[in-house]
Amino acid sequence: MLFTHKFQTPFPLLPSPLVHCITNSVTCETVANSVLYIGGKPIMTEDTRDFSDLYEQVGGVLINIGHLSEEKETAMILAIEEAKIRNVPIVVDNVGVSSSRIRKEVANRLLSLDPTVVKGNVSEMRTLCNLASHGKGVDAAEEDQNLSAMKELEEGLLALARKHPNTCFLATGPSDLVVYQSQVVLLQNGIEALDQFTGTGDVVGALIATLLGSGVDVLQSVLQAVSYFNLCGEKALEIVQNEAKIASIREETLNQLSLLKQNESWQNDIRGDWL
Ligand SMILES: Nc1ncnc2c1ncn2[C@@H]1O[C@H](COP(=O)(O)OP(=O)(O)O)[C@@H](O)[C@H]1O
Ligand SMILES: Cc1ncsc1CCOP(=O)(O)O
Ligand SMILES: [Mg+2]
Repeated sequence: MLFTHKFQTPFPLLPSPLVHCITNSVTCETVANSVLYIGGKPIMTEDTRDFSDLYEQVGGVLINIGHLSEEKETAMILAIEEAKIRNVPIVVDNVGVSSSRIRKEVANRLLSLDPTVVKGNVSEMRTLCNLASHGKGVDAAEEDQNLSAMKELEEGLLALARKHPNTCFLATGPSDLVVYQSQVVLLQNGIEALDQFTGTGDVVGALIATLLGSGVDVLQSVLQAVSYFNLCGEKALEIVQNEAKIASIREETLNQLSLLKQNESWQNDIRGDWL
């Protein structure tokens, strides 16, 4: 279903925001390029000695827990503190949180700092809500994606949102659930192939941090970043015309990050609605 709400495109991003990313080394390069492709400037650093100078320029922050270490956790917390001092928006991506106790502890510590956006796939977000989760490693499980599981997740996220009214929650999957204060939105773009190569959730996190960094408001940043990425995937499939060619779809989805925004009415294809 097309949205009844009319979206204004956030592109071109002016001024181009500097996005500080602490992320995982699996998809680090893809994340940096994705920020560039949509018009932001990425910087990847975990050395806390950089931070006080760097944050004079930073517009948005991405904290992705995909590769943890004690040093990294310290850097993540310090980055969030620097950002908070300067009112810089922060995205936390709970990669793999369903799979280890330490990730869950770190995720809860980061959540307690009230980031602007907290995201993960549906299995990861179930873990954050203390619901049973079947996530395996960094991937979501089908059992967590059915209608009753999604309803349960919606309730869980609404409860989290009551405790964290300044945080917008995003659970990605075949449909994407967005909960902000008492508002609930279900987004319906996307193609199955986006679940079959690594880094798709990471890129969505980076796009949200970039839109936030350019001054787009919280809910619009989340709705438009997810939808933009998914529409890039849809366009990629249209071009590749073979859903088994996952690597080609990956490459074309990334191409579309810089191309789709040239169509000034791309946002008219966003599907979903407020629940
Ligand atoms: N089965 C699916 N069908 C359509 N889109 C999907 C599907 N799975 C994931 N996506 C899309 O891929 C992006 C990343 O989501 P997801 O794979 O859940 O995150 P992660 O990579 O963190 O596990 C989101 O934009 C989401 O909408
Ligand atoms: C495979 C893997 N292992 C640690 S981080 C990572 C990448 C996860 O990317 P995404 O959460 O976007 O699927
Ligand atoms: Mg993925």
